[in-house]
Amino acid sequence: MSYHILAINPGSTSTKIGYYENDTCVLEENTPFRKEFVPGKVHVLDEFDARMETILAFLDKVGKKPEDMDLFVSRAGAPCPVEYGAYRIDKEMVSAICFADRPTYHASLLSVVMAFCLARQAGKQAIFYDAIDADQAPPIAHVSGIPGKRRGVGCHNLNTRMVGREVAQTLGKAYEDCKFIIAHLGGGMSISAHDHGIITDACTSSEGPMSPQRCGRVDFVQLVRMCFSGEYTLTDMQRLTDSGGLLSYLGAKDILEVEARIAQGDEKAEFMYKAMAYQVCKAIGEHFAVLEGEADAIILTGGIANSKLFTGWIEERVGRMAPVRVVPGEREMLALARGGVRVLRGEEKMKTLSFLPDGCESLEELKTAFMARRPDLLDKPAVQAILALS
Ligand SMILES: Nc1ncnc2c1ncn2[C@@H]1O[C@H](COP(=O)(O)OP(=O)(O)O)[C@@H](O)[C@H]1O
Ligand SMILES: CCCC(=O)OP(=O)(O)O
Repeated sequence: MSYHILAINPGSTSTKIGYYENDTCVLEENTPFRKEFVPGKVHVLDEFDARMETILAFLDKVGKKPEDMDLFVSRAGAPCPVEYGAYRIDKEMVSAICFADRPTYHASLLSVVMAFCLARQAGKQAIFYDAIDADQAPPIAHVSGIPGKRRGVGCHNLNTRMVGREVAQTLGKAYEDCKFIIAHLGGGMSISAHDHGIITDACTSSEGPMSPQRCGRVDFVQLVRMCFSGEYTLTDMQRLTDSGGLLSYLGAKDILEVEARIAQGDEKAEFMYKAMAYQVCKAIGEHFAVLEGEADAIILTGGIANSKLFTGWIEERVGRMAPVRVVPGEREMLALARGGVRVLRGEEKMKTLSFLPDGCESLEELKTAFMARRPDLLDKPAVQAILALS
């Protein structure tokens, strides 16, 4: 039997959509996404209309309707830490995401909402798979240094776990028998330690290297001073995560453009690009320590792993720790489709999540607090639709 699956994967720079029959890709598209910056507080649904338009246009192109799908599989964005694997997306989860009070939102949270809306319209189910918040790290990795504030361990779980499995296979081993450091080098970056199938620690741009468009780890005293100096608005601070990194130094985030400038002798571009590689190496070193100085391989993946210049600089600096394996691009769409097929075939159980933020007793209370906090959003059709759910 052939299952029809729509895989939805919005990232910082693009919306990737794939139509799969079982795990065979019929059509996949990667549409660049340009973030609009509007002053004031952000909300997870800000990009809903633009991203949904891309998905509906894709379905048109493939000659399918939402009703033709058996399952919608989303990259996620979960409202709280979860385990790896598949979770059912239901109205409680979507409400918890939409009514939460967050300073910024990753597009993978919106993905969950979009998958739910499409599935609901079609009378089908939606799941998310290997969420970026899936966190099975040991307690020691969760110590933040601030009592009462748990440090989260999240990374490009979907791609790194899939790539880990592929590299393990080439080594003649199971992923669950290997120790890997995996650097996902894309518009956003993460470095993670994989120890016998569990990601025991990880950092993303907020604690690790700058990326083409994110500022990376910043001295926290400096950051607090910036926040309270009066020189920067909330939007300015939020833009550090979307318009920081190489983009803020060079005015370019497209790595091919940066490399073209270097080839023409642009010394500043070369210095900043090298600085980004240097920061990736520092994070790899940290995660080598997490693995107690023992790794089967250091794996470099993501779009920037296509660059021999960049991966070469990294290998020069960390190659003595463990063999470096380069797996350019990402396998997220295939990982989503395969997760969906396993669920539809009954080979993997779909988990459910019941979550309310700290101090909140019911969904109704969360909704009421949201309506009082964000009256500016109440007339948006997408917000109205989510409010009407509960
Ligand atoms: N052939 C290439 N060589 C070097 N960098 C590339 C290449 N193709 C894409 N990139 C860079 O990879 C990044 C996007 O990677 P990707 O893994 O698709 O990230 P994301 O999903 O976070 O948008 C961009 O910064 C892009 O410029
Ligand atoms: C866990 C990090 C998520 C991230 O940075 O994703 P993108 O690279 O898609 O923005």
